[in-house]
Amino acid sequence: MSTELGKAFAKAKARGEGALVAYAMAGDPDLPKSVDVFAAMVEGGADVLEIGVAFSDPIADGPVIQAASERALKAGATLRRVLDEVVPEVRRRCPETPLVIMTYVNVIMAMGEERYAKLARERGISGTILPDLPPEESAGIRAAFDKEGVDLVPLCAPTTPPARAEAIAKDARGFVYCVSVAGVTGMRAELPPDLSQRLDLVKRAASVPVVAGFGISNADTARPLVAHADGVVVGSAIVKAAHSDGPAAAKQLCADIKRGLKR
Ligand SMILES: O=P(O)(O)OC[C@@H](O)[C@@H](O)c1c[nH]c2ccccc12
Repeated sequence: MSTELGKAFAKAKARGEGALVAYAMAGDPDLPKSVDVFAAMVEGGADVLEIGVAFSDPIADGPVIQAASERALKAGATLRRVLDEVVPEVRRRCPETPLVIMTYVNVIMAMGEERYAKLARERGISGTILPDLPPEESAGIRAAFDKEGVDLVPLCAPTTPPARAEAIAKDARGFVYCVSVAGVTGMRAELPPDLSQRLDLVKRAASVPVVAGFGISNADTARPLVAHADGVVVGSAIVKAAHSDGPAAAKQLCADIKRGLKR
C-alpha cells in the first residue's frame, strides 16, 4: 500500500475517527477553481482526496456527478491537464493529504497505462479507482501501477458474491471501496440494512483499510458505518455543495461529516 494512504488512515484511527475520503470533480467549474474546492475539503477535515477525471460516458455516475463531468469537460479537464495543472497545485496546498484519481478505464487506456502510472507517481498520486475495470481484466493495468507504486483500489458491489468479495479484499491495494447500493452514485435517504454485514466480511479478509461509499451525504448517514468500516467516501453531496455555494460550503459539509465519524 502507498505509505501515504496507510498513514492517513492510521492517523484518523489514532484520533478515534473514521477517515473521510472526499470526492470532487477536477475542472468543475474550471481547473483553478476546482483546486480551491479540494483545498477547502482538506480544511474541512478530509483525510484523503478522490480527484474525479471526467469521462464522456460515466456509466457509474448519477445526475449530480454527470452534470459535474459535463462542466469539467467543457472547461477542458483532460487527464493530462488534471495531472499537470490541478494535481500539482493540490499537492502544494495540501502536502499531507494523499490523492487518489477516480476515472474510467478508457481515459487511462487513451494515455497508456504505463505512461499514466509514471506520470501519476511523478505528480504524487497514491492510488487510482477505475469502477468499470472488472477484476478479471485488471492484471495488466495493475502490474503497470504496481511498478510505479500507484495503488489500484478495487471496488466491491452489493452484487459481489461473498467469496469473490473476500478474494478482492485479500488482494487489494490501498483500500477496498465497498459500494453500499447497487446502481449509480448519488445521495440516498437510507442505506441497505445488510451493508454492515458486508463491510464486516470484507474487513475480516482485507489487509488494507475498508471504506463504504455511495449514498453518504451527511453526519447521520456516515455515523452508523464507523463501527464497520475504516472510513466513508462522500461525492455527490460535496459536488452539489461546491456547485451551489462554492468551496466554503464544501468545507463546511466535510467538517459536518467528520463530526459524524467520531468513534
Ligand atoms: O456520490 P456518492 O453517492 O457520494 O458516491 C461517491 C462517489 O461519488 C465517488 O467515489 C465516485 C464518483 N464517481 C464514481 C463512479 C464509480 C464509483 C465511485 C465514484
